[in-house]
This record gives sequence, structure tokens and C-alpha cells, in this order.
Amino acid sequence: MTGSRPAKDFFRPLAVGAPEPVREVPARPSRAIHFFDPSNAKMAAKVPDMVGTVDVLLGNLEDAVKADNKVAAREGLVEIAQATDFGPTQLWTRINALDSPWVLDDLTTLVPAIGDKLDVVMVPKVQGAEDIHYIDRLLAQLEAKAGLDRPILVHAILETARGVANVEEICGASPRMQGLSLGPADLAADRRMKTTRVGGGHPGYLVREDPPRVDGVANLEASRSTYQQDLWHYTIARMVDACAMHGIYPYYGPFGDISDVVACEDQFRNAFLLGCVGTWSLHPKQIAIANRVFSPSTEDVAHARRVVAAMGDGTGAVMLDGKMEDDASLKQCLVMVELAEQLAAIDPELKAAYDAIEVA
Ligand SMILES: CC(C)(COP(=O)(O)OP(=O)(O)OC[C@H]1O[C@@H](n2cnc3c(N)ncnc32)[C@H](O)[C@@H]1OP(=O)(O)O)[C@@H](O)C(=O)NCCC(=O)NCCSC(=O)C[C@](C)(O)C(=O)O
Ligand SMILES: [Mg+2]
Repeated sequence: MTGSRPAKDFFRPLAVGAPEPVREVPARPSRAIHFFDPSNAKMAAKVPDMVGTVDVLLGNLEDAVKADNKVAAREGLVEIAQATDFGPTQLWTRINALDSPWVLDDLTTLVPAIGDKLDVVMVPKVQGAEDIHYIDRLLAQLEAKAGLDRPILVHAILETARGVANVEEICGASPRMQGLSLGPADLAADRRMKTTRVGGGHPGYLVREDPPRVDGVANLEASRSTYQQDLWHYTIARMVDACAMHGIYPYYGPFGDISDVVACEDQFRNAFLLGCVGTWSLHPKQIAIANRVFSPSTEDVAHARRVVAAMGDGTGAVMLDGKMEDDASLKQCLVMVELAEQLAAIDPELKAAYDAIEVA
């Protein structure tokens, strides 16, 4: 069984006339998912000029949009999407939560009006496979009615303890599943964690080095180094495994301290190293950080290409710079090389940088 459907039915459209589900989620670059509030005139005005500068533009309809502006945000998104040629940039939306009074109108308005331009619908506060099944069927019905020829994909935000506990079944609930993001603010609240920040670390979450000992007696008065730990490590790691298992993509999420660009970059890089393919950008200045962090460095690409070249048919073990490389490290390097190729295809600056690498 795949989700609650037998394997033979998993890739069948869920409504007569709906497009065929995808067999494999396309690996489209999505280093930054840039959030904007379509009801905010100043933000909305900036969107057309952001096309081509960011991998994903996301019209946000849920939290951070005032209740009084929900209709204006929905209508604003329709207007922007109809008036804009998005070129290589993907258009996503975050709909309101499934238990909210707005979500049904979000979907029944957006799919007929701009379904042909929407790549992904992000669903907040997903608790389990049943939430994805609901969206899956509804999207199929709306796609069929609108005569769409490709399915809109679904991205779930992990922001409840139940969602985290059910993460594997959420990822496998539908062929529409494109990926997952961490929702650290709602998740912290739901878990009764004691951080009031939107993502990022916390100075209280640390380990301390052992006290020095003199003649076997600990000197508890001595000053000792402490090391801040990552509050989100467990959840991101679980998310990465669940996504990899199902062939879909994990993303970090929001970093709310917009002014702290250094810590933002660190948090993004931790997620990149653990396997995430991208993150969110809440403010234009976070786009460059995400693009930089989620693009392999030229040093990493150069090393990866050297290993690929040195490994010949891909089997056996070789020494490079005093280090052993073998079939498995080759696979690690291929991850880097393939990502670099995908990004070079849409980012001319990166392409030039990667093309300039000389394999020693
Ligand atoms: C943080 C805020 C309030 C600072 O907004 P500001 O106006 O104070 O910033 P600024 O630096 O003064 O802005 C400079 C210029 O950039 C514009 N601007 C500013 N931001 C954007 C943007 N995103 N896109 C396009 N343009 C933007 C802004 O309008 C202004 O334009 P101007 O020069 O013409 O005056 C603002 O950036 C913002 O509202 N960002 C989006 C916030 C958002 O989407 N939050 C929801 C996602 S996080 C979340 O939901 C949690 C989660 C996952 O659910 C869970 O963990 O549970
Ligand atoms: Mg949230």
C-alpha cells in the first residue's frame, strides 16, 4: 500500500479529466522560496521585478496576512499572477489552514483563475496523510473543471507535533507531494517549547565543557566554554530522511531575525549540509543569502569533479590529497555535481563560475 491506496491506483488521477499525476517530482532549483503578502501594495509592486532573481515567488495567504486582508490577498495574488510572466521563476502559494474559514475559497478561486501558472500549493499545519488526501482530491476536481494539463504539486509545512510524528506518511500520501518545510514558530508553540523566536538558535540551548580538575577535584568556579546547540537539528534531520525516502524535497523554513544576516546564513548552511535543498526568504535581503548558501561553492564542485574524474568506472578506492575516496564518496560527489548542473542551467553567474573551474 502507498498511503491508503493500493499501488495500482496510486498514480491514477483522482477525478475524471484531471491531469496524470507526476511519477517523479521535477528537480527544479528552489534555493529561496520568497514570501510576499499580495494584499500589501508595496510588496506586491516589487514582485514583477523579482522574477528571475529568485527561484520561487510565493504569494502568502495564511499567517502574517491580517484576517481583514484575506480576500484582498487572494484577489491580489490572482491579479499579480495573471499580469506577470514568471519565466524561469516558479509561482507558489501558501493557502490558509485546512480548519480555517478561508481555505476553500482560496482553492476554488486560485485553481480556475491561475492554476496554469501555479506550480506548488503549500499547505500549513499538516497533521497527517488525511490532510494531504483531502487536498489531493479537491485539487484533482478543480484541475479537471479548469481543464489544466499538468498537476499542481503540494508542499506541507511541519508545524505540529502530530505532523512530525506522521512525517513519513505525509510525504508518501500522494504523488503530488513536492516537499516539506519546517514551521518553527507554530511547531515550538504546539510542542510547548520555550523559545519565542521564529526559527534560529537560542543561547540557553547549550552544552558546557567539563570543569578542570586539580588532584581529581573539580573546580566548579573556573570559567568554562559553552557551545550553543541547534534546537531544530532533530526535526530537520527527520524531515530530510522522510523526504529522501519518498523522493521529495526538504526545506529549512523562516528565519525571523531579519537583521541578523550572519546567524541566518549559519542556520541556512546547517540545513544545506544536512540535505535541505532550499529555505524561505521573508525579506528581500534574505534571497541573496539563500542563493549563496544553497549553491555548492566552486571549491566543493571542483573537489567533486576531481573525485569523479579519479574514480574512473566508479568502483574501487583511490587516494586524493591523502584521503581515501571510493564508490560511496563518489556518490556524495555526484550529488554536488548534479546540483551544480541544475543550478548552472538557470543561473548564468553560477554557470560562469562553475565553467571556470579547472580540474587539477
Ligand atoms: C518582516 C517584514 C514585516 C519587514 O517589513 P518592513 O517593511 O519593516 O521591511 P523594510 O526593510 O522596511 O522593507 C524595505 C522594502 O522592502 C519591501 N519588502 C519587505 N519585505 C518584502 C517582501 N517579503 N517581499 C517584497 N518586498 C518586501 C517593503 O515593502 C519595503 O518597500 P519600500 O522600499 O517600497 O518601502 C516584511 O518583510 C514581511 O512581512 N515579510 C514577510 C513575512 C511573512 O511572510 N511571514 C510569514 C512566513 S513565516 C511563518 O509564517 C512562520 C511559520 C513557518 O508558519 C511557522 O514557523 O509557524
Ligand atoms: Mg506557521
